[in-house]
Amino acid sequence: MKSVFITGTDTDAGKTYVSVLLLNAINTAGFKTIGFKPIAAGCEQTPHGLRNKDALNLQDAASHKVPYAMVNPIAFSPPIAPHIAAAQMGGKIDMQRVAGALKALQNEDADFLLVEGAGGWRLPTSLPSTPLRSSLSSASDDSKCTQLNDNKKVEFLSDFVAKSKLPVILVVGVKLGCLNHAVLTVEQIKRDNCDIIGWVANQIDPNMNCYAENLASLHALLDAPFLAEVKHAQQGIEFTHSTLKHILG
Ligand SMILES: Nc1ncnc2c1ncn2[C@@H]1O[C@H](COP(=O)(O)OP(=O)(O)OP(=O)(O)O)[C@@H](O)[C@H]1O
Ligand SMILES: C[C@H](N)[C@H](N)CCCCCC(=O)O
Ligand SMILES: [Mg+2]
Repeated sequence: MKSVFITGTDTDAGKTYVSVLLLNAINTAGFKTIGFKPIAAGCEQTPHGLRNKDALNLQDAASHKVPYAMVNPIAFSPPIAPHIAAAQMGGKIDMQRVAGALKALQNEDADFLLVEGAGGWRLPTSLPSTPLRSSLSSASDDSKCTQLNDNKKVEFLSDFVAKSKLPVILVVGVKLGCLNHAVLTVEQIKRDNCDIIGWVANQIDPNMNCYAENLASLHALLDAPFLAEVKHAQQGIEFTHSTLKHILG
């Protein structure tokens, strides 16, 4: 099974919107797909438990059906950074559980597993117990700049992606400010030694000034394959045979 991680230039970049179109396109090409939203903050309480809109949309768009608990193993009610939601519940994000859930889905009888992140590439999953820098006064001491105070590491969802060797698709939410976010994200994905399958330009702002010029700038700036442009309110993506082959590996 081919597994792919979908990241974005930010929260609300359109990861879920594009993921649904991507799953539809891959289903149409005749492949069995699964959607996975390992960590979701912003869930509704239902008689069946917490439910997240992204996870439900991915579950619905996937052609291979698995129970909700497999699609979204870690769910928090408030729509906030997940590690803060976990702390409010008196706990931490259980990344072992996420790893187990990924393995379980990879053992299903399907061809393509789409894993949607939360927020952007550097989503924190666990903080060090003391801040990286506790005060301005320590900023002058260079020896403290590169190491953590108590040797406890900060962890990001990107660490999990790298460890799991998931190749990445970046959804660029095209709006003012996205050039910086897109360049930094591509640079960091590469520094993290992850493969980038490519990027998708997603027109989240239908009224953006100089949209075409910004799109051209993204093409000039991003050292990664361009996969598709999704216009505002676009209802489907048509990939060329070679792009689909590239995505499916
Ligand atoms: N191309 C588009 N056309 C119209 N609306 C869009 C488009 N892309 C995204 N949206 C809308 O923008 C909002 C944010 O998109 P989406 O939920 O996909 O972002 P996300 O990156 O998945 O965010 P999160 O970090 O919460 O997972 C949603 O209401 C979505 O319907
Ligand atoms: C609730 C929201 N829609 C997302 N699912 C979570 C976004 C977390 C962003 C964290 C951050 O980088 O500041
Ligand atoms: Mg989403």
